[in-house]
Amino acid sequence: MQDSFGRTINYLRLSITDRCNLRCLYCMPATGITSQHHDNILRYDEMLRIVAAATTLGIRKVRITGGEPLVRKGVIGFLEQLAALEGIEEIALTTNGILLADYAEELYAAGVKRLNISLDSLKPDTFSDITRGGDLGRVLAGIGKAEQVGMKIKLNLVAMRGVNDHELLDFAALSIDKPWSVRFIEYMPTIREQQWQHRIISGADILALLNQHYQLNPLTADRFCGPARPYRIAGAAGTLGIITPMSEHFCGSCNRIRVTSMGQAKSCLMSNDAVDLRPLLGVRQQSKLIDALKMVICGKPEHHCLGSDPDSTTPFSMASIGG
Ligand SMILES: Nc1nc2c(ncn2[C@@H]2O[C@H](COP(=O)(O)OP(=O)(O)OP(=O)(O)O)[C@@H](O)[C@H]2O)c(=O)[nH]1
Ligand SMILES: C[S@@+](CC[C@H](N)C(=O)[O-])C[C@H]1O[C@@H](n2cnc3c(N)ncnc32)[C@H](O)[C@@H]1O
Ligand code: SF4
Ligand code: SF4
Repeated sequence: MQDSFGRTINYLRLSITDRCNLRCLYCMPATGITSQHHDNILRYDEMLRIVAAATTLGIRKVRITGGEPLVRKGVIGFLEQLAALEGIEEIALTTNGILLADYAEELYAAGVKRLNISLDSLKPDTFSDITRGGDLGRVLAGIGKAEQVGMKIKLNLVAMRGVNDHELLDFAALSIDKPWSVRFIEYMPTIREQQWQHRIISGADILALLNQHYQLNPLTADRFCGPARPYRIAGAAGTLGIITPMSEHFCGSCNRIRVTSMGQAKSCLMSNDAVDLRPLLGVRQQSKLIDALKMVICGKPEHHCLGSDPDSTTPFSMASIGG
């Protein structure tokens, strides 16, 4: 279905948990984040009902996210049921990779052929600092396993001045031998940490740095690029992508809505508005559920204003929505 600005909405980002086994400094404040009680989190059958309703409006791709989606029990069985829903053409998952070595095989068998893995440093100490205690070795083992089972891999790194900016070239170099898509994401000030302006490295600056060291060839964006502008280092097996939600937002081609693990449907990541789907999840309420999702799509804003007017968005943790 089209929204009121003529954008076709065919992609649902579904967060299945707000819990996470990491505490990334750009995603969560150091303290004050408490997980929701289990009773407040949608059951899998309720999530399936929402996705089934969304398919009647043209949703064809579902990305499972979180919190960390792999910490939720029963995730594989849920994915199998999701893959069996009529109308769903693609299921993807975004993960921090900590539990990936255990799950890669089952994920692939359940229908997840594409994986986005968040990895913000290739140095164990820096990785541990960014994630507040995470073990880089586990993520690398997870990536190795995902590769072995045949998954298509995208690596997401949030570029942050003074944190991992000295590693950007190392990340780019990964794409030379590996058929991965390595994506550089502009930091978004969602938790409004102090001096967030200082953290942001613009996509243009990232590109300028990469161009100084490599011959980058722009590629034509295809349906698998999502919000990233794609490039390839001459002769490389993989690609690079620049995602610029702040300096050059991609809202004009936005194709997505979101549903949080608490059943809040959001038309835009940065919008404070949400529609509570929980009262509409009864077996006989599918038409009401569809109407509510229609309303969400129709109410989608033209673009976010986080760069020009940070106060237009109340601070939030991406883990509560799914990024
Ligand atoms: N502002 C904004 N940022 C987004 C949006 N979707 C994803 N992002 C950010 O882009 C980064 C990559 O997100 P992913 O979960 O890998 O999803 P994606 O890039 O849409 O994935 P593909 O389906 O592979 O294109 C994360 O930092 C997200 O928070 C969006 O709609 N708006
Ligand atoms: C909220 S996480 C959920 C999935 C999983 N836990 C993970 O980290 O991949 C989804 C995405 O949001 C991104 N993200 C979180 N906070 C961000 C921020 N402030 N700026 C840019 N991206 C952010 C993460 O890097 C990750 O790629
Ligand atoms: S970015 Fe992902 S892994 Fe990091 S704290 Fe947020 S939800 Fe957890
Ligand atoms: S900020 Fe909102 S409108 Fe812009 S791309 Fe993200 S979800 Fe879409």
